[in-house]
Amino acid sequence: MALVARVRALLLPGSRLRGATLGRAANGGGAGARRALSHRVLVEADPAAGVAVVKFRNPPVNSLSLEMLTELGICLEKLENDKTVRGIVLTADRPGIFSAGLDLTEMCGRNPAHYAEFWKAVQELWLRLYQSNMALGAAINGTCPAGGCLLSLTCDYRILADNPKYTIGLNETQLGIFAPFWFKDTMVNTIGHRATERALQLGLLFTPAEALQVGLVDQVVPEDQVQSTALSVMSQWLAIPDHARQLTKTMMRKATVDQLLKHREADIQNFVSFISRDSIQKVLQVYLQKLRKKNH
Ligand SMILES: CCCCC/C=C/C(=O)SCCNC(=O)CCNC(=O)[C@H](O)C(C)(C)COP(=O)(O)OP(=O)(O)OC[C@H]1O[C@@H](n2cnc3c(N)ncnc32)[C@H](O)[C@@H]1OP(=O)(O)O
Repeated sequence: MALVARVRALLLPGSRLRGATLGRAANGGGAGARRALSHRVLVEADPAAGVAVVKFRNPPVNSLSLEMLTELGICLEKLENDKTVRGIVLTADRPGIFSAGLDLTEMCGRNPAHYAEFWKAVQELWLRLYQSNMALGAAINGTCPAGGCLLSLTCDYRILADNPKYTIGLNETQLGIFAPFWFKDTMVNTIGHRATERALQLGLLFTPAEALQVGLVDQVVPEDQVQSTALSVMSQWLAIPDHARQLTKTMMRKATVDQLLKHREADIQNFVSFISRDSIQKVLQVYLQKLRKKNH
C-alpha cells in the first residue's frame, strides 16, 4: 500500500484526529478549545475564535519526512473541511526548531520511485498550503531552513521569535542543491526578485533582524510572544469577510500555482534525475554525515 494510503488508514477510522470530532481540551486554549493529535502533528482548535494551531512534533528536528508531509496534509485537509475553522497558525510544538526542512534521508540512497513519491508529497503539501482558503499564519519559534522556510512562505504572514540562533532562508545552494522554480516563485512573491536572487544564489540564512529588513517575516517578537502575536494578527485577517479575502488571495497566487500545476510531472522527473546523480548523492551524504558527526 502506498504511504499516503497507509497513513490515511492509520488516521481515519476511529482516529482522534477526525476533523469534526476533535476532543475537548483538558487544558490550554480558550473556552471550548479542542485538541487532537496524530503522531507527528498536534492540533489545538479554538472554535469560538475560528482558529486552529497546528504544531509540528517530529523529533528531533521536525524534518519533513514522507510521513510528516502526509500527516500534515491530512490534518490540513480535515481543518479545511471543518466549518468552525477559518484560520490556521503553523508552529513547532517545542521551541528551538520550526522545521529543519525536507528530510535529507528521503533524498539519499533511495530508488527513483521513492524520490518521485517523496517529491509528489512535497508538491501536494505546497499546493494545499499555498491555495488554502484559510487565513494562514506562521509562528516561527525556531530555526527555519530550506523546506521549513518554504512552509512559512506559504502562509499569509510570518511572526519570528527574536533569537539570533533562529535563522530563516532557502539555503539549498549551501548544500550543493538548488531551490526549484516554485520555491523561488514563493520567495519572489514575498520579498521580490532581486532580494530572492541574492538570497538563493548565496543560500542565505537570515537572522531575525535581517529577515525583518528584507521582508521575509512581518514581525519579530520576544520568544514567549510568538504564538500570542500570531493569534492576535490572525484576528485582523479574520475580521475581513472570508469570500473577499479568499478571492483576493486566489487572484494574487493563481499564476504561481498554475505554473506548478502545468509542469508538475516534469518537475517530478527533474527532481528524480537531479537527486539520483552520483555527484548529488555524494554531496548530500557528506552533508548528512557532517550533521551526524556533531553528535557522535
Ligand atoms: C532539486 C532539489 C531540491 C531540494 C530542496 C531541498 C529542500 C530542503 O529542505 S533540504 C534540507 C535543508 N536543511 C538543512 O540544511 C538543515 C540541516 N540541519 C541543521 O542545520 C541542524 O540540524 C538544525 C540547525 C536544524 C538543528 O541543529 P541541532 O539542534 O544541533 O540538531 P542536529 O544538527 O544535531 O540534528 C539532530 C539530528 O537530526 C538530523 N537532521 C538534521 N536535519 C535533518 C534533515 N533536514 N533531514 C534529516 N535529518 C536531519 C541530524 O543528522 C541529527 O541526526 P543524528 O546525529 O543521527 O541524531
